[in-house]
Amino acid sequence: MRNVMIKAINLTKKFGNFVAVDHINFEVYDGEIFGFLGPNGAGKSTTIKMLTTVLKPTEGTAIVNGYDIIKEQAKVRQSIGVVPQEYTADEDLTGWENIMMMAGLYGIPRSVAEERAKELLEMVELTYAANRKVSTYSGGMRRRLEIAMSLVSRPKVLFLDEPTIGLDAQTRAAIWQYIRKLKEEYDMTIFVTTHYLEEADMYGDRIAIIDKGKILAIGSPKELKERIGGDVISLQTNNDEKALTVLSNLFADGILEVKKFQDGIRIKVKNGEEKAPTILEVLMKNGIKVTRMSITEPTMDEVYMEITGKSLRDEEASSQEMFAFRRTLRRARG
Ligand SMILES: Nc1ncnc2c1ncn2[C@@H]1O[C@H](COP(=O)(O)OP(=O)(O)OP(=O)(O)O)[C@@H](O)[C@H]1O
Repeated sequence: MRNVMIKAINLTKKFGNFVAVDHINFEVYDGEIFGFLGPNGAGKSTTIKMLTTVLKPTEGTAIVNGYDIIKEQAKVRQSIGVVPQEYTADEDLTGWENIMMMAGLYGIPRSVAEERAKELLEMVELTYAANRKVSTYSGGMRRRLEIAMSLVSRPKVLFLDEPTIGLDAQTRAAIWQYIRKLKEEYDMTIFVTTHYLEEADMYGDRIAIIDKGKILAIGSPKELKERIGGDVISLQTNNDEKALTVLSNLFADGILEVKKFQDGIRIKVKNGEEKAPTILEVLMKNGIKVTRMSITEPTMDEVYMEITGKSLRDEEASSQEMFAFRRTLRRARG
């Protein structure tokens, strides 16, 4: 059995009447990267703030590294590292001085701190800029420094709140490389929030999908994708309503489900390439023109869409509620 490093038990946070985090339960195991994936406002930061004892839960609790976040705050704090969303490094100090200052806060003796600062700066490849003021650092360099700062106390569990937000694609990939390196070299447990689907998919050992304060699914990227159970054919037509009715009455082997979304129709099938011609033919016969079609193997996008009924990308762009409903197709022959 793997050790449980974080266990949330009905963890809840209300701001007035508004429930930002709503009775969530999950476990994070020793040595894994646990991705907390959700749109802006889902409750990710509030969860991290409770787990790291910055905010007190309204209800429920969590155990972090064996300590209760309400009853044993000091012990929790001593055993974790935190990289919050907002920059925390002091701009007027150098990278080296920032790490040493952090070591001072933890009461680490100077000689030990110096050794660690050297090692950590090497790890995040900032040795060359150790004596430069942080005000001269790029966004990516600051993030790397802050990761190094959070590690000076040799925490067993590291919390990172959107560590790649606002960084360019190349820097984001580099930050994730450091996160993976930490997991492997320091054998740490890492809890990381993100609203980037690809990042959760590529780097998370397990992912929790959170929306409106509730956890909707938990599993490895592979497990979550397997839930989809087949390929997805996405269609846009000149008459989606009619197409939906036609497809819902189509009795065909291998068609698992037909749903209408804001951006068209999605058909879940066992074998997309095989089924697509039949679907096109039936629609054409009914006078419906297909304006766009794609066949995709399940991606995290599909998983997110399936679980939440909306696209994470669309959600960023539009607040319009998605119109989605579901029809189960009966199978028949003939
Ligand atoms: N101190 C507060 N008072 C009132 N409402 C708050 C407070 N902090 C957060 N909220 C609300 O709680 C909800 C969840 O916020 P939270 O910051 O946890 O979301 P998030 O998933 O981390 O998103 P983001 O990445 O945008 O920070 C939001 O609707 C937010 O407006």
